[in-house]
Amino acid sequence: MNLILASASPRRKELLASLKVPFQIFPSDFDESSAEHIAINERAAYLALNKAKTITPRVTEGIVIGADTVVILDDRLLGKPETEADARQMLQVMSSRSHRVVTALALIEVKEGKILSELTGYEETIVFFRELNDEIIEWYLSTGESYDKAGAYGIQGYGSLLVERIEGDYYNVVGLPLLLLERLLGTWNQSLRIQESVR
Ligand SMILES: Cc1cn([C@H]2C[C@H](O)[C@@H](COP(=O)(O)OP(=O)(O)OP(=O)(O)O)O2)c(=O)[nH]c1=O
Repeated sequence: MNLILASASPRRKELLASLKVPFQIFPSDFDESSAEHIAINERAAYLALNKAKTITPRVTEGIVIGADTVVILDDRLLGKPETEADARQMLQVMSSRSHRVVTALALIEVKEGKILSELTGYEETIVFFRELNDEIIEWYLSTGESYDKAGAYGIQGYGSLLVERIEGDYYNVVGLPLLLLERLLGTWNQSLRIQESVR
């Protein structure tokens, strides 16, 4: 199985690499701002599929994986903050509350340069934040961790000190729900479980 991850995200790369499964990386240059007309609940799936689609012309054989993570609070989408003020505002509204993190995956199977089939799925995790006072928010902003992350935090880093608990898949919050990926691959009789000899 030739797996191609259509992502520039170092987190996604690390999560997939943790299973020792061989894969290639072709980062997608799909313009995410072109999705603003898509309904919030469909946004992640739309972006994941389009990220994968931009890569398929470069692939002759294999399964292309696109992914997108969105953070939703009160039916509002919290994107990647552009400025420190943006990040501060997001963290302030997330204080003492829960929000939803949705990661969509899109798989495209390519054979002899042609698209055979497509699959999409998504996973949702509810993240409960502790109370964030000004001191914690300013400390978190000083770590610089907010910037390339939806919702202005990373649960896998300093952001772990902002999170009280989660309901659902942790890996989904980081950006790649591995069990969902395994299940989607399973519908094509493929798996992330590699043989002992390769481990
Ligand atoms: C909520 C949260 C998000 N994130 C990250 C996951 C994603 O990388 C990012 C959301 O942006 P995405 O647009 O999903 O991904 P990306 O731009 O980083 O990479 P690519 O489009 O090339 O695949 O936020 C964390 O790392 N930790 C978290 O706790």
